[in-house]
Amino acid sequence: MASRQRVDASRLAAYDVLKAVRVDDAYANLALPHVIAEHGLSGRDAAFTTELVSGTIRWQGTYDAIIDACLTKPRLEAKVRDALRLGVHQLLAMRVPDHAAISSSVELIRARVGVGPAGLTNAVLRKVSGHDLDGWIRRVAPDPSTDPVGFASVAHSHPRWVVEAFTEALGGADELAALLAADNAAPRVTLVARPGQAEVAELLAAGGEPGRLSPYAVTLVGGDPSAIPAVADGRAGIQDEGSQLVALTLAQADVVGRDARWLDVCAGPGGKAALLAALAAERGALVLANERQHHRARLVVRGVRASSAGLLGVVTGDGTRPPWREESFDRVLVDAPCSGLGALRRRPESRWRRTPADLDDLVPLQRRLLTRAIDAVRPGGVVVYATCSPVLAETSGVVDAVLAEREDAQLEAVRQLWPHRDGTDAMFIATIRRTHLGS
Ligand SMILES: C[S@@+](CC[C@H](N)C(=O)[O-])C[C@H]1O[C@@H](n2cnc3c(N)ncnc32)[C@H](O)[C@@H]1O
Repeated sequence: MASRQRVDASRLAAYDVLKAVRVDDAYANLALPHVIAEHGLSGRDAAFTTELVSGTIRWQGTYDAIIDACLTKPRLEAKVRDALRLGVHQLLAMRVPDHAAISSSVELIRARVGVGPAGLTNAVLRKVSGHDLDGWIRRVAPDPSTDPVGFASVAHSHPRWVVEAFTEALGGADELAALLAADNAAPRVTLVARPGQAEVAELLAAGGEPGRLSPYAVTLVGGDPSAIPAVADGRAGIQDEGSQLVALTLAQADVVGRDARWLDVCAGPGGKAALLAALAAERGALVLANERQHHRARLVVRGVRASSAGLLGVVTGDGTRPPWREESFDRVLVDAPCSGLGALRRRPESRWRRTPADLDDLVPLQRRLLTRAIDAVRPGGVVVYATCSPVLAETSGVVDAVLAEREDAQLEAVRQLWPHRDGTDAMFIATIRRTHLGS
């Protein structure tokens, strides 16, 4: 048995976040700051907890295969599994000495679950410490020559159906390992300097590097973004470059004639609406930001607080039964509700929560939203349809199905961004032009 030591607050906090994710469907990135504050952690301890939680959730699929291989009985209580996963992450992916990872996990089990599973925890983690991560993957993953999807699923900790959907979206398996690996690396924080409100130089001075795709992007090397004055007062924001490109694609598409009224159909929580309103203000146009959920519409109001010059208003409404008149906008964005499987770098738990059945609800909604968005734009205007998912059913599947039913709209451009190629979330961006009937 491992020697007794007191379990530290940073591991208790990590366990509590995993529990909140499992039991309350919490998002780890939202639960973390609360739990870290509750335990009074800061600095290195807070960073330790953050890495322990994020890494454990990302690698959960791989770790479960390893844990299962070390069990003599197949059943394991969920709370014991949570503690074991944390222990495995410390053993295989963090620079924690084996004895500390094992004994602190045993103490964590005693503190949060009880003495019963302490022996099992000790035995499993001792076995796990016998090999490194690559050694375990060789032992527990299927043979890649006979089951490449199964191998990728275990080796890169993604559900099998997600591996299949990504392979299809990539058009083959050549880049699959690079994509799955990119999903497992924590992204750096990217900021947006909203034009007319903040200067890129201001953010660079705070210790950032220029973005690669958006002229308004600055990637932070470290530090707390909310401590930067431009971020604190809403002139700049935290926004992935892929999301910036969605707004830029809408703003930069050619529109002949009137260019005064823009619509963001699915605006909550408001990151793209804020950039759109800043871009609109530069040319005297106005953005109407719509969101179905009232509490998310309130987040939009807060998010666009520095962009009022380009804002027509924020409304709560259902984009499938819109309150606005047809053909009344010049540019329309549909940033559709989607599976979110393109943002796994920052939402590590989504891969385990989502199921193929989610698409049965999402795809019909996405089609209705896009159809109504095309109705809302005037002939000659543009609609951008975007998802933070590369899954074909939600991306070109939706666009193709909607356009097949319309003679008054045509596809102009499609862009699929990828974490491993572009360093962004896997955003899908389709530009559609409303034409005159039959033209
Ligand atoms: C991907 S998020 C939008 C993100 C947002 N554009 C941003 O940049 O912050 C999709 C949003 O669509 C909203 N939504 C879902 N169904 C809707 C509907 N029928 N009409 C309008 N909004 C809807 C969701 O509540 C969610 O806030």
